[in-house]
Amino acid sequence: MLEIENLRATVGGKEILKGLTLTVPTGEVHAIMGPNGAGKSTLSYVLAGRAGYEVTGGSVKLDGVDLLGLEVEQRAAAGLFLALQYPVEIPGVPTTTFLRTALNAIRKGRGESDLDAIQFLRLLRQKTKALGVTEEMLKRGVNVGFSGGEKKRNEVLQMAVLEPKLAILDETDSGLDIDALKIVSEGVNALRGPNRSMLVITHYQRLLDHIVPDRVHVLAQGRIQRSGGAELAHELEAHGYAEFGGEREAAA
Ligand SMILES: Nc1ncnc2c1ncn2[C@@H]1O[C@H](COP(=O)(O)OP(=O)(O)OP(=O)(O)O)[C@@H](O)[C@H]1O
Repeated sequence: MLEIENLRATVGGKEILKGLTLTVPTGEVHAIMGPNGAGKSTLSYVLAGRAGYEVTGGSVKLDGVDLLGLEVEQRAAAGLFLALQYPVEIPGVPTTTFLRTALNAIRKGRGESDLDAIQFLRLLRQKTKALGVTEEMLKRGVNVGFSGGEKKRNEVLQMAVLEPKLAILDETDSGLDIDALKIVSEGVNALRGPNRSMLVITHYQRLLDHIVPDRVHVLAQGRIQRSGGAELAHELEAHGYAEFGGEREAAA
């Protein structure tokens, strides 16, 4: 279970998260929606421990473990995974090598032995099939020359390989065509399960038609302003964020 209480964080000296409280029970998928600049990506970076994001108050626990007291690698070993809004290219590091190294680092943290190249390739073949990631792509440097949609599929592949306890998907739907959206959503849905929580950050109801969330939260002005069931996403699509001080109101 992810328990965030009264979280405050600054970026570049500016307070972005202003007392954010959110609980995601194990086994549930929660969506976070909100206007541009509300702090959604900031929340995901703060949870992942990205440098430059300073926590000034509050607490974050994953299954009772204080995440904020851990280094980035320790957070990953504790079961946290972040699918980036803008996946980075890593020239010279083949995707296969990257994934195997990441998985073995996490297995080590769990006290499990390394997978050798053959065991890993067997696992990878199972995981890649459904996501439409080809063998040729796996040989390339991580995300090098991948289209926007291929990068997002590669993020979901990483999640499938690492099998995290908590997966945060930051706008994984952006840049996907209709077919890729289905492939990615099916990949994500296949990973839903009683031992895993997911936090899905999105601007669009269309993703939530495929990945139906247990709860939807509105993040605006650095806090969760409202929570509801899957129907809240439809309401937001119809009315926007004006009541939360969002862009439509600002533009009025
Ligand atoms: N390094 C930084 N220095 C100063 N301000 C920053 C920095 N990084 C982010 N911000 C500001 O923090 C605020 C929140 O940004 P964030 O990316 O978390 O919003 P978001 O809700 O994910 O937005 P979007 O929906 O547009 O992706 C924005 O006003 C942004 O300009």
